[in-house]
Amino acid sequence: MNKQPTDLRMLLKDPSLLQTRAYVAGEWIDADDGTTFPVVNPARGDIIAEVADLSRAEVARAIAASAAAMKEWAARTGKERAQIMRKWFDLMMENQDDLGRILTAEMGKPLPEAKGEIAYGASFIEWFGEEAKRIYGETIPGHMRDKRLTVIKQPIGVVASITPWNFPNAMITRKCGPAIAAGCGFVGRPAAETPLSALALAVLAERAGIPKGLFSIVTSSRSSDIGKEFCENPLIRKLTFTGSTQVGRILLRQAADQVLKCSMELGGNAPFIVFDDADLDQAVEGAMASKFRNNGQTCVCANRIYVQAGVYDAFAAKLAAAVDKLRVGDGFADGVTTGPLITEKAVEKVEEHIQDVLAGGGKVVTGGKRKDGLFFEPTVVTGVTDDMLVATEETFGPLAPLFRFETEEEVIEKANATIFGLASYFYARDIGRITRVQEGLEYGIVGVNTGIISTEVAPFGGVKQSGLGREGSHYGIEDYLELKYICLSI
Ligand SMILES: NC(=O)C1=CN([C@@H]2O[C@H](COP(=O)(O)OP(=O)(O)OC[C@H]3O[C@@H](n4cnc5c(N)ncnc54)[C@H](OP(=O)(O)O)[C@@H]3O)[C@@H](O)[C@H]2O)C=CC1
Ligand SMILES: O=C(O)[C@H](O)CS(=O)(=O)O
Repeated sequence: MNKQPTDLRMLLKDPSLLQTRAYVAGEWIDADDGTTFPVVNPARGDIIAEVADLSRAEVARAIAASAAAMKEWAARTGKERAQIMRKWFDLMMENQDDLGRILTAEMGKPLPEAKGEIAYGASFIEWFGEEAKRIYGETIPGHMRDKRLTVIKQPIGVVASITPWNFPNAMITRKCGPAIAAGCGFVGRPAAETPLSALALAVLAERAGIPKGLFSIVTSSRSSDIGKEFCENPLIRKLTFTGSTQVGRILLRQAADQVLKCSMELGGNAPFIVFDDADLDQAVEGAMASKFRNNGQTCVCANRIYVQAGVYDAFAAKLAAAVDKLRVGDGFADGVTTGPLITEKAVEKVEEHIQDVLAGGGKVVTGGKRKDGLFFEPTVVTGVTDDMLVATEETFGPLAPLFRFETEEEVIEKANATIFGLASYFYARDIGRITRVQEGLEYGIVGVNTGIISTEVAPFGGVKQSGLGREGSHYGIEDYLELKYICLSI
C-alpha cells in the first residue's frame, strides 16, 4: 500500500477548490463549537482534511437563508436560471481534473473513473438547466361556460438532500440540478466519508452566480441529527435521499410527522441473467462493467449473476479470465482499474459473503482474499445457491456470484424474489425471449444486452423497497414542483 501521505492541495491546479469549512447562507463557516471530523483517503489510511462538524443550529440557519433566497430565485425566468446553471456546468467541466482528484482522494475510485463521475454529475446540471425552460402548465376545457381552468407548476420549496459516499459528486447534482432549475432552495448534507467533493461543488456554484443563501452544503458527522433537522424543520418542503433502504425507512418514518414529500433512491440487488442464446463475450463485457464499476460499490451493480446451464462453465471461465486482468491499487496510480473499498466494514461484508458461499459448497474461481488495507481481490465464485447471503443481501463490493438455472420461467421467478427492484440486466438474442423477460422483470430499470444503464436523459429509480420517484430525464424535475389548479370565473 502506498504510505505516501496525500498532500491533496499539491495535486490541484486550483487549490481553492479544496474547502474544509461548510458553505452556509452564502458564507464559508466553521462549526459554532469549532469541532471538525476527519476525512480519510481509503487507499492510504491517512487523514487528508479536517472538515467543519456542524450541528442542527447551523443547519437551521442554512435552511432559513435558503427559504429567504428562494423568493427572488423562483421569480427569475427559467431562462435566467438556465444561464447560471450553464455557467455552473461549464465550470465543473473546466475543473474536471481537480474535481476528479478531490473525489479520488476521499473516495478511492481510480482517477479516470472519478473524472468520468464529474462529467456524469455535470450532465445533470446541464440537463436540468435546459429543463428549467420547459416547465409547462396546462389549460383544461372548462366544465362550465363561465369557467376557465389552468394548471401551473411552481417550485415545491426548500429541498433537503442526504447523499452517500459512493458517488460524492453525481448523487448531489442529480438532486440539486432539478431542485435549482425548478426554482427551489437546496440544503445538502453529504456523507461524512466524502464531503470535499460537495464543498468543491459549492465553490463553483458561488462562482457561477447561484445566489448567496439559496444553495448550502452542511457538513457533519452527526448524520442522524441532521436528518432530524431536515424532517422537523417546517421550512423544508421536500426531502431527497440516496442510500440504503434501511436508512430510507428511518427517514420516511421521521418525514411522516410533517407529511414531508420524499424522493428515495435506495438499495438494490440486481440480477444479471445470461441465457444460452446470449453472445457470451458481450455478456462478459457487460458483467464486468456492471459488477466491477466503482469496485462493485454502486446500487445498480450486478449482485446475482444467473447463467443458463448450457453456457455456465464457458461463461464462468471467460468471466474469470476478464476479472484476472483487473488491476487493484491506489486510484492515483496509472493503469489501476480497481481502488479500495470505502471502510473496514465494507471489506468484512465481502469476506462474509464469500465465506458463506464456501460454507455452502460453492467454489472460488478467482480472487477471494483481501489484500493490504481496504483493498480486495476481484472475485468470482461458482456453485452459488438461493439460500446463501449473496442471494438476498447487497454485497456492495467486487464479488461476482454465479447461480446456475435451467428455464426462462425459473430465472424470472428467482430474479424477482427480492424486496428490491432497482436495476436488472439480461443477455439474449431471441426477440420473443427478450420481450417476455424485459416485461417480466419487476424492476425500475432493465438493461438488455448492456451492463451500463446510467444517463441523465433517462429516468433512474426503483420499485418495491428500492425507492420512490425518479431522478434524471424530463420526469426528474416533477418531484421538485407542485401543481396548482386555477379555476377562473369570468
Ligand atoms: N439507489 C441508489 O441510487 C443508491 C443506493 N445506495 C445504497 O446505499 C448503501 C450504501 O451506501 P451507504 O452510504 O452505506 O448508505 P447509508 O444509507 O448508510 O448512508 C447514506 C447516507 O445517509 C446518511 N445517514 C445514515 N444514517 C442516517 C440517519 N439516521 N439519518 C440521516 N442520514 C443518515 C449517511 O451519512 P454517514 O455516511 O455520514 O453516516 C450517508 O450520507 C447501499 O445499500 C446502496 O445500495 C447507495 C447509492 C445510490
Ligand atoms: O449511487 C449509485 O449507485 C448510483 O445511483 C449509480 S449510477 O447512477 O452512477 O449508475
